[in-house]
Amino acid sequence: MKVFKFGGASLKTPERIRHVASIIQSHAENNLLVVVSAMGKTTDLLETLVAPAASAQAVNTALATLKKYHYDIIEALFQDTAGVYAAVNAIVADIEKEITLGDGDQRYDQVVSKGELMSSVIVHHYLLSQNLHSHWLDARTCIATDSSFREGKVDWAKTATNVQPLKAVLQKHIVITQGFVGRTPDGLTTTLGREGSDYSAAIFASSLDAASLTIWKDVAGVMNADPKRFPSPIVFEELPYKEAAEMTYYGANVIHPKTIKPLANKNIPLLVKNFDDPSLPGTRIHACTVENLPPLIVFKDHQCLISCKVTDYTFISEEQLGVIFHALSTLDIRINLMQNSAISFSFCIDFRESKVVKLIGMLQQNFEVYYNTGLTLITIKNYDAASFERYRQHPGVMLEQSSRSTLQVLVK
Ligand SMILES: Nc1ncnc2c1ncn2[C@@H]1O[C@H](COP(=O)(O)OP(=O)(O)O)[C@@H](O)[C@H]1O
Ligand SMILES: N[C@@H](CC(=O)OP(=O)(O)O)C(=O)O
Repeated sequence: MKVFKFGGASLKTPERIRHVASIIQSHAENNLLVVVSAMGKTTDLLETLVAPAASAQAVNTALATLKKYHYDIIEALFQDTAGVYAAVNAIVADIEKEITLGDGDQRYDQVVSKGELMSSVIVHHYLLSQNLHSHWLDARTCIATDSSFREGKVDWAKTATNVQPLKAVLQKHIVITQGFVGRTPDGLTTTLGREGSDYSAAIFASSLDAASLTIWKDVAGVMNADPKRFPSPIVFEELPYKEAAEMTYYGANVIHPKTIKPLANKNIPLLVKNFDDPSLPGTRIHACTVENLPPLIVFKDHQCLISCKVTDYTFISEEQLGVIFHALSTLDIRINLMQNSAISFSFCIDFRESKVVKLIGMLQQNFEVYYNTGLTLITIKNYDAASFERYRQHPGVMLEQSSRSTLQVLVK
């Protein structure tokens, strides 16, 4: 069996959904499980519903936009709309109820997960209307997680057991399910982290021992730089798992960072294919060796630089580093770059406001704390002389570090 994943960009208009259906149809003879993300920017919209400072008016406006967007898609795709409206409206009713219940990360997950549910029921009904044998699956009945809301940690053993009945279903049906979502042991919904649908697809592929996972994107494949920032990057025909994993770690958002490991562990190839032109070869990520890779350039935005300075004229010590790392680990924050001097320790992390505020509060108990936000971390892996010089001279460098193969600069 094979797993396909279509992201929000591939599902944002009725035309694109028709195109998704045609891709699925042309592979229908394979036993196919299809993971879909929320349509277009739906997840961002759902986030505004649960934003801590959202006014009642902002919530109402976002709800109206959410409904209109999905209803317009339904009107454009279906002649017989009764079944799909019933399914989508049931989800809308759940959203309206759940935005009033509980608070914090738990409420976030109950509401923000609904984009994938809406998207998957629309795609499912559309495939049925095209006479395809579609089976809608609630991914939460398969992907078991702990109760870490917004970053559910997968219980792999439970998930492997949960997916077994799907093998029989896949013999006769195309299974349509959601990315991004899981379920706690108490039956609450979790999400796997923003952009986590690639990871969901890898979880299904790994748990079902798929022959391959194909992620359909709006690009020709994995490139040595983001085509939105560079005019003509090189498209890789193939990449070793390790190289792809490192790119995603540094922030290449073409693939979610957790996607590669479960696939590599089972030697399942990951194909990144172009959604607009499926005849293009795309990129095959698998166990291989590629000589002379060009420099890989990765930009990671929304970075925050925090500096902790000792206040009593002692030098920064292992004990003090222990305090800093303990705070980071308590809040489950990953460091993207770090550096120490005689009296201070500086590190760069992703800016997530609620966590950063808590972290600074904890660090201020022991240090003088300085911070900058809105920074970009640029990583050049496999740098050559030209790229090394160019990025070191980038305007606004705040921190710089290089190893034998990788240069990182944090810029304003
Ligand atoms: N190295 C890279 N190679 C290809 N695309 C990249 C790379 N780095 C970043 N991207 C960006 O990733 C985008 C696709 O990912 P994303 O928008 O998350 O897709 P989806 O929503 O379909 O999952 C592309 O449009 C491209 O701008
Ligand atoms: N919809 C979720 C999950 C996801 O992975 O989406 P996409 O495949 O469009 O990046 C998000 O936007 O975070």
